[in-house]
Amino acid sequence: MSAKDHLIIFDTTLRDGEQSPGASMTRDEKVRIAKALEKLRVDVIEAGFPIASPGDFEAVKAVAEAVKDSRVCGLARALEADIDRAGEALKNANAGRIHTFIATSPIHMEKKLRMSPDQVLEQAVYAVKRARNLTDDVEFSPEDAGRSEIDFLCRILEAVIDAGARTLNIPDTVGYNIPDQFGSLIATLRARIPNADKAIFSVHCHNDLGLAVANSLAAVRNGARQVECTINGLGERAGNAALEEIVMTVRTRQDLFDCDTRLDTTQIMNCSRLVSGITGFAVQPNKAVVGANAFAHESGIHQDGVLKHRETYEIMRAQDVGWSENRMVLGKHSGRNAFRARLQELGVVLGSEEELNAAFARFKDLADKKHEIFDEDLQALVTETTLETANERVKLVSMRVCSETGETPSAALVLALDGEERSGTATGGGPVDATFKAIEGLVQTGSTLKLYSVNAITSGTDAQGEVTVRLEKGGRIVNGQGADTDILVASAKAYINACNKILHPAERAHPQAADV
Ligand SMILES: CC(=O)SCCNC(=O)CCNC(=O)[C@H](O)C(C)(C)COP(=O)(O)OP(=O)(O)OC[C@H]1O[C@@H](n2cnc3c(N)ncnc32)[C@H](O)[C@@H]1OP(=O)(O)O
Ligand SMILES: CC(C)C(=O)C(=O)O
Repeated sequence: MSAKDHLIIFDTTLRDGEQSPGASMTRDEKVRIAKALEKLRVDVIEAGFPIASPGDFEAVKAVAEAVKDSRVCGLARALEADIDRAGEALKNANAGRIHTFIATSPIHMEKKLRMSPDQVLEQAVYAVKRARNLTDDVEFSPEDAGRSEIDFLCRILEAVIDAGARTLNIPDTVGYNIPDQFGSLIATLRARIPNADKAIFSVHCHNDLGLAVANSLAAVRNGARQVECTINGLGERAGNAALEEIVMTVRTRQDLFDCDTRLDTTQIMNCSRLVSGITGFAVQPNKAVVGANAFAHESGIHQDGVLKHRETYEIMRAQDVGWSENRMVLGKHSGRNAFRARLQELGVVLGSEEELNAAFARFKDLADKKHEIFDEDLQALVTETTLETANERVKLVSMRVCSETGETPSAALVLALDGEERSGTATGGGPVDATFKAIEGLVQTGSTLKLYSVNAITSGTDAQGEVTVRLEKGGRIVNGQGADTDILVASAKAYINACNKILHPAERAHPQAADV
């Protein structure tokens, strides 16, 4: 079997990524990201556009000095001043590259540059030669190649190879191409340019139609050996091809590609979080590879499949891209198998199938009220199930609490006392006070409230409130707990839980000890 070709990963997060409105980075931030990209083992880091500003010049210079294992590149228009500035910024680089470009599409040449094709060709050749005086590693891009005429593209690319360009980067600057078309463009250029074998073909695709990754991969399947991409797909307008998607597609579908990258993919999440943190551009949860849900399973059928054999619903391992592991998210679509598995992971043993079913029913009720059920929710839910199945004499049937500005709060509750439903009402200093008085009026434990505390079990306004109530009677102290998304219901449950303990003295005869 022949060895695979090396697919060069050229990361342009610090240059094209920075062109996203609002994503501009300081010199030190660029150095931090560059160090993370070096650890990811990207081949080339495009650190900026040195002529753009003194700050960007300093940033490219600092990255060139800090990075040793990746090549550092600076962008330059096909102008003497730009090229010289890029050369200056890169002069201390261990390995540097000047990337020069000029637009080749009719619309750009005529309307933007106001130059004829011959003038553009001449300028491109001049720029490449000037850059070659400063470094051996020169890349040339015919900007807007995706809308350029093929004959002119062939002509200008042949000329810049002769002038010394060793990487020819074909940009779909405005994301106009579709995969078949872009793949054929690369194949045609490689076939038609007589000296094509002296250069590496590269691609740089934008995501205006959501096709940047697909177009880049089509190009790779047609002989491109460098892909320009960015972490999290950051970049001008709708962004660039996402590095993580390119790299993981090639790695996962080795059956379709005759090349591979040298990246340490376990560093992908680290880079993704760093770029997102520094730019403030959040990663959408359903983003491929790096989104929070990329390795999360919520629905019962999928969870069951993954628990039985991971590959039923996963084509990559979460750990291979830097997640600690895949995730089973418990929610309203989850099934018993995932529920049981999570309880086992939490070390919770439910005595019987009946207890499991009771806990599962509670879980589904809770899942209808809450988007995501966290481990803490489960702990609370199981505690309640265990308490409930322990032969309780008092149970909450329903409750209604009124609290209105200027009115005395009141509570009306229905409880089952030894199986018989009874209702009672009370008013109080607040809705919780009214609730407790209504319960006490019905149960008549004769105890005194010693402590009341509420905790949010998880974050968010739909979090469950967990209430602890401490009652004292005749020197004996008991603690009751209750949890619910409604803190008044949680309070009632906690009070009733404490009442049940008070009503079972034989089981809990430890005067003065808090019975939790
Ligand atoms: C497709 C891409 O992503 S390309 C990279 C885009 N990135 C950026 O533009 C970010 C950095 N840019 C900048 O800071 C500024 O635009 C600068 C410093 C480069 C230039 O600033 P200014 O000199 O004020 O020019 P301005 O931006 O207004 O206009 C661009 C000029 O460059 C010319 N130009 C554009 N591309 C090229 C090129 N590749 N080669 C030569 N000239 C070019 C334009 O025709 C225009 O010339 P004109 O002033 O004679 O009309
Ligand atoms: C400079 C070039 C490669 C570019 O960013 C583009 O064409 O999108």
